[in-house]
Amino acid sequence: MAPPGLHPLSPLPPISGSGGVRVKVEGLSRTFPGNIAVLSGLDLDVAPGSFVALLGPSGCGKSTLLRLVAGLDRAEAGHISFTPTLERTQGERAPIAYVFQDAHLLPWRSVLDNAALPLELTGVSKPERQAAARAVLEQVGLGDATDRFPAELSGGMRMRVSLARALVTHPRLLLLDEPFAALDELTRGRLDDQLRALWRKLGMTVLFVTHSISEAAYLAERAVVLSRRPARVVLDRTLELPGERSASLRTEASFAREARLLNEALEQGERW
Ligand SMILES: Nc1ncnc2c1ncn2[C@@H]1O[C@H](COP(=O)(O)OP(=O)(O)OP(=O)(O)O)[C@@H](O)[C@H]1O
Repeated sequence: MAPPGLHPLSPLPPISGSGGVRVKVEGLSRTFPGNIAVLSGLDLDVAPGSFVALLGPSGCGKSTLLRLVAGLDRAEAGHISFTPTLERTQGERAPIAYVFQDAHLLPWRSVLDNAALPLELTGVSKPERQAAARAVLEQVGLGDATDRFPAELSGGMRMRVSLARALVTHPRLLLLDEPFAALDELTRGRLDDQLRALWRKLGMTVLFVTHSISEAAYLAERAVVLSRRPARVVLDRTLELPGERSASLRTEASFAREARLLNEALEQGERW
């Protein structure tokens, strides 16, 4: 049985999946002042509904890439396209959602109101947004914490509110930048399981940045290892692991093999 505050995925009200988008990055270049070339002609093609882990040395440009994909920054050269095109259609409010390492919750708002925020910002009525937030909070195992405030939550619970807030818009692309890095290993492992279960249920495309080789191998279908900057692709690998994953996978030879390959690529990327 899961300890208090860390429930397994609830079978309660499903939120409908909106499917994923294909993300195609072509010849992407980004140089920061001081002639810091972070990306230089990067190509990456992410299939709709896939779960891709991005690994690479610190400072190689992983967050920069996510920010560019999210439209939070502009590249000097290159192109990012989404198929189908990420336009807001009726009932689809924010096709891209971004989760950071810090949960960034508003301390004066309840869990429910934090999770409902993206819908409030786009003018969704209170009953409708609260119902949507409740459903997604159930999905992340926080159905009984809707009236609590961020200060009353553990770090893992705060991250789950952050995840719920990202999912409340039914995004077609979910970008996660080391979302569980600050958590203890047990909590992190449980959140990895929840995230993977949500992805399998909802089918959005996921780009997940992590420094953890075992987290990447456990979560993703495909891992892309980048070199130090300017980031180039050292390894682009579809992981030979089962779709159904549980903690015991981490002790299996197939998992150890994938982890070793990722580790070797990371070491190679440091030398490039
Ligand atoms: N706005 C900015 N202005 C100047 N330099 C920047 C800016 N944003 C990022 N950089 C630099 O670009 C490089 C890549 O940063 P980025 O955050 O993308 O790396 P990262 O791979 O995500 O690193 P980490 O794994 O340590 O989080 C770093 O050298 C960073 O200092």
